[in-house]
Amino acid sequence: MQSIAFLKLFSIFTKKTYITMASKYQVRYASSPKAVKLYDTQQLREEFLIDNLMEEGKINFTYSHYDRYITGSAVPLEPLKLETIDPLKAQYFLERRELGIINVGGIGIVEVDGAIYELDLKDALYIGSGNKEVIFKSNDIKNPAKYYINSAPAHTNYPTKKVSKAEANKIELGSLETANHRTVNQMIIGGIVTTCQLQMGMTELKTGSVWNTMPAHVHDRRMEVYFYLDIPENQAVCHFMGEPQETRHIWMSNHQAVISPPWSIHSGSGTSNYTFIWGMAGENLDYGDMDVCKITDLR
Ligand SMILES: O=C(O)C(=O)C[C@H](O)C(=O)CO
Ligand SMILES: [Zn+2]
Repeated sequence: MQSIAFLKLFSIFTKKTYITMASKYQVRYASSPKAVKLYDTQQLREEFLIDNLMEEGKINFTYSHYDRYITGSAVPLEPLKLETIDPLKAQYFLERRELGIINVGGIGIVEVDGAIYELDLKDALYIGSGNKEVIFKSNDIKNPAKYYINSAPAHTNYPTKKVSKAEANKIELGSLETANHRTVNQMIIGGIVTTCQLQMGMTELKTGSVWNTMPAHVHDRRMEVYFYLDIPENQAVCHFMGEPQETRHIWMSNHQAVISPPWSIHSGSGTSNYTFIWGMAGENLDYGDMDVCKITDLR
């Protein structure tokens, strides 16, 4: 009990919200599986749930110390400029970083050092490091663009590239019989886009299927973030995390994201079908490098 009280107190002091001109950011430190074993519901949510996304007129970021991965969103009612944030200690956001964007709202334009990319619903954009000015715009503020953003440290510049959903690598997984029939759309991935360490894509569950990433897996070489969307009103997704024999759950609403440490499974079951965007970075760019867990061994 004493250690739980200590961890609660610790998290109050470690979770901070900072505000820059147009963007807000939070910093989350990494937690060991031993510490997480003792977390209660509130602490789990404070450390891993990202619930400030898609705020109208704002850019919001969460900087995680797992692989220094940033998760965020931009919802422009008027043009929003990507500004650097203090933890980067950089002149501009992409000085040593690369960025992936998937639009989950109305049509919009992302301007990258003067070049214009129009993003429709579920189009992706990769922006390489070294680009100084990124501006997010909506074509119609009554139906604004909703840019979901992931970013990882980058050692070199690779070309900026748009990837539409039609151009994604499509992988069909699961079946209706096991309630996990889904299409994985690999979008920002080797073969389509060259990146330093970022990979992103979008998985859509078929009607009647509710389980994502089952059988579950871990990949100790990469952390991952899941962002849930297309969850119908009054429905929810129960996201599972933790070591395979020590799992915990976090109930997720539409447009919330959850951080998965490298040692954790990341899988979910919904009260209806839904979509999620996955993004990851770390030691390698090998999507298939994962240790799959036997379903009956999960605890
Ligand atoms: O439904 C799935 O299975 C996924 O989409 C898995 C993710 O792509 C993933 O976790 C990649 O590591
Ligand atoms: Zn994974």
